[in-house]
Amino acid sequence: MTKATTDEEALEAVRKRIDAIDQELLALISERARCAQRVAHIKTEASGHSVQFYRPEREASILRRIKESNPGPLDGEEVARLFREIMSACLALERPLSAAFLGPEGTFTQAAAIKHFGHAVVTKAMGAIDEIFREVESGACDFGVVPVENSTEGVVSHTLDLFMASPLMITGEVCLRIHHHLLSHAESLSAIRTVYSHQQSLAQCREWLDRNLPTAELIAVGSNAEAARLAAQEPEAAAVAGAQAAEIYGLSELAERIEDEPSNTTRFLVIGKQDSPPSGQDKTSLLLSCKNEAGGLHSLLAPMAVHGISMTRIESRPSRRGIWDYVFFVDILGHRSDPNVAHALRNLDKDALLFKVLGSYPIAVL
Ligand SMILES: O=C(O)C(=O)C[C@]1(C(=O)O)C=C[C@@H](O)C=C1
Repeated sequence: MTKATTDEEALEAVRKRIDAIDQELLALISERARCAQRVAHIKTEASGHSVQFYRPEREASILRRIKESNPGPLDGEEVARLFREIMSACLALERPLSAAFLGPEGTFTQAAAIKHFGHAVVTKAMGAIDEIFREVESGACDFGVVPVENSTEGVVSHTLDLFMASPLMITGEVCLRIHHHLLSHAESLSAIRTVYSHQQSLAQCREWLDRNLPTAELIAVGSNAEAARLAAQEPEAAAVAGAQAAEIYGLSELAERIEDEPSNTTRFLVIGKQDSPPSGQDKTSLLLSCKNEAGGLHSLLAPMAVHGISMTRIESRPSRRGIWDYVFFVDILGHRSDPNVAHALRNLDKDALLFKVLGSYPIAVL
């Protein structure tokens, strides 16, 4: 027998095994989907109209378990992503979810929504961040996804400001690695006269743009996807945007990964009418203000230290209400129902001029 024949036979044997495994997987996935249908039935019987099909804490603990018990050779993130999609499809059988995002189609916010909920979520493009809040408040969408901070450019202050007046709660967080590309119909960099992008993305690629397109006019627009749409109409224009926008608007990548900071990451928040029950590894976001006096903030935050709570972020914003100069957005580790967190929050509530729990939610798994 020649070597080619034995190789072919070996290949055929492994493929047969793969086919058999796929059939087993299919049978197991179908059985899992039927279990999700039973869960939906039990939930409906138990709670009637106010039933919560989507359970962020359950999803987070399933994904964590999968990552921890993953035997390889597939990477933990990769395996979790597969299970993310299986759960997304199972949930859609119970009831399809809708999520409003900062449009148009192809933005990083849409990518964040899909990363968090999986591809079975029905995404709805909105023109501005405040419209996302309104869409969820009115009940037209179940959830919204809004950008809150970028590792290079800092906080998205407009999002924080909207939390001051909104009754919505934070039910999840998503962290997305952001890779920016220079997208255009032009053949070369020398043809580019104008670059469109969102102001944050222009800032995240400032050094690259200064070095490679020093004479191009940089124009800030509402979103990266809008920039790609405009660049698709002008032969001498380019957009700084993600790969999804290139696909949607039919542009080529003239230069890839042009962000100045290779670990450039944006954190998004998922907003809804309720926050999440405890998942075992949670965060709580707070809105606080204190008396404008020496040591005011220090004594306001003292209960955190007393109860051994880690603060992962603090951001200040002008209050816009006159009586408080500043409000503080604070993230802490733990769920608001954990005994030490609950204790600290009771003390904070007594001492703060303004105290609002924006929500407790699972720490991002993916
Ligand atoms: O456990 C539940 O409550 C389910 O609805 C099942 C399931 C799943 O597929 O595992 C689906 C949707 C929920 O968001 C969480 C988990």
